[in-house]
Amino acid sequence: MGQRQMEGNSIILRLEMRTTEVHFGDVAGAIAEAGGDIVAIDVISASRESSTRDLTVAMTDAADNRRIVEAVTELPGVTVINVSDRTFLLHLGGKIEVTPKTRISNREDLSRVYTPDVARVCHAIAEEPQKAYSLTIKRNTVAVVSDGSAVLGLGNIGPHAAMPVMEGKAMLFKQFAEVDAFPICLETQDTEEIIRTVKAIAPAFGGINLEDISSPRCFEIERRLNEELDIPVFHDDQHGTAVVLYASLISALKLVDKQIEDLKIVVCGIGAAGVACSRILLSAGARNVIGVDREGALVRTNLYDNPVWQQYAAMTNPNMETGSLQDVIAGADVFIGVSKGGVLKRSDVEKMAKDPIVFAMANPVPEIMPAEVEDLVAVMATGRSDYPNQINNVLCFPGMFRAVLDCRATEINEPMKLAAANAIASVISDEERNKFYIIPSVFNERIVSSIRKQVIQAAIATGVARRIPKEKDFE
Ligand SMILES: NC(=O)c1ccc[n+]([C@@H]2O[C@H](COP(=O)([O-])OP(=O)(O)OC[C@H]3O[C@@H](n4cnc5c(N)ncnc54)[C@H](O)[C@@H]3O)[C@@H](O)[C@H]2O)c1
Ligand SMILES: O=C(O)C[C@H](O)C(=O)O
Ligand SMILES: [Mg+2]
Repeated sequence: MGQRQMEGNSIILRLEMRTTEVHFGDVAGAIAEAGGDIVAIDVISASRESSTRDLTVAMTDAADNRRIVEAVTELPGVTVINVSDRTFLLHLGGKIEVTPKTRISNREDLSRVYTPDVARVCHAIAEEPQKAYSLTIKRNTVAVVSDGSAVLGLGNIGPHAAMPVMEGKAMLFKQFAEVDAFPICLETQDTEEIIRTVKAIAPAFGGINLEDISSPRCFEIERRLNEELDIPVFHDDQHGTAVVLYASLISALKLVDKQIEDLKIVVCGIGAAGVACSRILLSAGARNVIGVDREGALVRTNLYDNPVWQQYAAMTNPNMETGSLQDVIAGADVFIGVSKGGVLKRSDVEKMAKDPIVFAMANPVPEIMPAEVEDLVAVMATGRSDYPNQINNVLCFPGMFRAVLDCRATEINEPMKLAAANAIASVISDEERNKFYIIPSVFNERIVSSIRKQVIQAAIATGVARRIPKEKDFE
């Protein structure tokens, strides 16, 4: 188990212990027996009669939380004053804030940043709208827009519950790529209303990152917004995921010495991410991609209500394999899961071809946990940060938007996505690559600069860059 998972599942217990009734060893013993591991102790106050301490306790799984609190509560001489969950503490009051770049210290500053002098700046932009890029936040700001309909793998949990994820994306944008991102969760799941609303808020932004909008509505929303807006619109769950998935496959195939054209690839979950992952693999040369959703393998001879599935079936599954995931997984070289936690079983992986590659990317619970198939797989990856090989769109979206903001791209096209995938894959050298390190960590400082450079070059080459950054790479 990774250190970060331990931290993710830790709680802080504030306990008052009466010296005559209980020894600290009894408390530590009770916590250990209940599955906890004391990783830090802070003495808050101490007297001859009692002491109050904060114990940071790491747990092997979240269910232990209650057991640990119960075990401590039952001890004579111990009063539980407070229990805090570190994850919830990090969310108190939200995770981001707006910070002005300069301070208004006097009346003169006030009249410059605000009325009356601000009016001259407004006039300048009204006369020449492109000046919005130099005189407002537009050139460095992205809207992260969700309707809360497909949040991680949690489903349709609505816009309020989606906010923590969107705030998290905004943090990642800023920390990794210096992009200012704003979380916007909409109280509508109507396609036309979402399109109208995003168009209406677009003036403030240099790009739109659509997030966690369920399929098939996400396809129409992205297509229409791309047609109707002159700033890039990028559905992260589709293209961010596809870019990182392809980068990971480039790397994994080098380890097993297989070629993409020869692979049987099963993609489970033909929603936003599944469609985009399949498309990028087909454009990279894959010939045998089989999509599976709840009703089983998608086959072109079937009729589907979802028009995207009809198109999908027409371009995949050349051997018309039918049946459930358990049927079509036989002989597969690669499993790509973008569906729901726990849908892949060890017995399925046992049926795969030699040196199977399993990318179980559902969040927060993958299609199969790495520990279940460690001994069977050649390469295993998940979407989580607490296991090796994190295939997560966070490896793409900060660098991708850094690039398109810097070159003021009008769109993000296929060559730019392939450039981003190659840029990510190129961060790991052949010497470094191994089954637990096929994809760089999100903390690898070369990722954003590598994506930025290659995506800007692709944007210039395909004629969608409106500005050429003044660096020798792009001259
Ligand atoms: N690791 C990453 O970077 C990453 C990126 C995007 C999405 N995801 C994960 O992928 C999953 C799907 O995301 P999405 O945005 O494509 O959602 P989506 O709602 O657009 O698509 C999910 C699809 O999975 C299908 N599905 C659900 N249960 C299934 C099952 N038991 N068997 C087969 N198919 C099933 C649904 O019918 C749907 O078509 C989520 O868990 C999400 O967290 C991970
Ligand atoms: O948010 C993530 O961690 C990745 C992805 O966007 C998802 O929806 O699962
Ligand atoms: Mg998402």
